[in-house]
Amino acid sequence: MAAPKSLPDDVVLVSRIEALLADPALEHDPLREPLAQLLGHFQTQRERLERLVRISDSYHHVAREQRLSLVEQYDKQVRRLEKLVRISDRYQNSLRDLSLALRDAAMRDPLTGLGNRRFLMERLREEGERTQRLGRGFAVAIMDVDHFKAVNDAHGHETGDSVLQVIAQAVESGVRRYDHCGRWGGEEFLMLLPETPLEAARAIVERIRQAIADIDHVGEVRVSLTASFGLAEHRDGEDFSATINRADQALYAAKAAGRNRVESA
Ligand SMILES: Nc1nc2c(ncn2[C@@H]2O[C@H](COP(=O)(O)OP(=O)(O)OP(=O)(O)O)[C@@H](O)[C@H]2O)c(=O)[nH]1
Repeated sequence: MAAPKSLPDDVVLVSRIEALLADPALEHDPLREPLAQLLGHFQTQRERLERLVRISDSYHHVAREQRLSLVEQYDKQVRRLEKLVRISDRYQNSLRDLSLALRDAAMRDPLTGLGNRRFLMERLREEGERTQRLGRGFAVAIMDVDHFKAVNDAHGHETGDSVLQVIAQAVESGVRRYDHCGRWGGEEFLMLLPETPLEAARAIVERIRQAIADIDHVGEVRVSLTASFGLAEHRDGEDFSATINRADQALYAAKAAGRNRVESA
């Protein structure tokens, strides 16, 4: 009988030999014994081969598992690393935000929200250097609230604080976008007006003086406020502190002349 096409040759051969060995007519055939031995030998070899194939299969399986777990471990490490980088980025960002906030706080007057004296000194130094480099001038005005002690005495320190806040708003609203203003100390404010000739500066400062004189209420409290101003335009070759000194002298002159006015020096 022809072997089915799907069976491998050795399977066909084995089954034919087995059929021969099972045939009682060949029981005493001299070839029967060597054939049986050959079949036994062949089957032993085949079992060995199958064992080898199984071992080889399991080896491949283990190798593939190991490869997979290596890839997974690598991915995990990469993910951890990415997480660390994100944390480090966030940490650096918050450090930067914190240092910016600290720097801002160090430059700001907590009562009025305007720049403080340190802020103004930095701007003045910058403007002084720019003036030297580019030959552009600037004007400085120092303002002092008139009889502010009387405001405190009449309405209390808390209302005095509110008055300073309202005055700070008037100063800030009165200067131009590119001017600088801040609290110079106590009830004094400073305005730095870049590239502004004296007469233009006077017009700006006059507007602020008028705005302060127009304040008649701070919260529920009726007030009558005025302020005096000393104005100075930077002179060629002059140190910025000399310009400030002249503005200060002009302020004293304004006070001496009766307050609520702008004087220049
Ligand atoms: N409420 C309050 N008062 C302040 C603050 N800083 C300074 N002052 C007060 O401002 C007043 C300044 O008084 P003086 O230097 O005598 O001057 P003045 O009363 O304004 O009089 P002139 O400057 O001569 O017009 C003092 O009473 C200070 O206590 C502040 O932050 N809040």
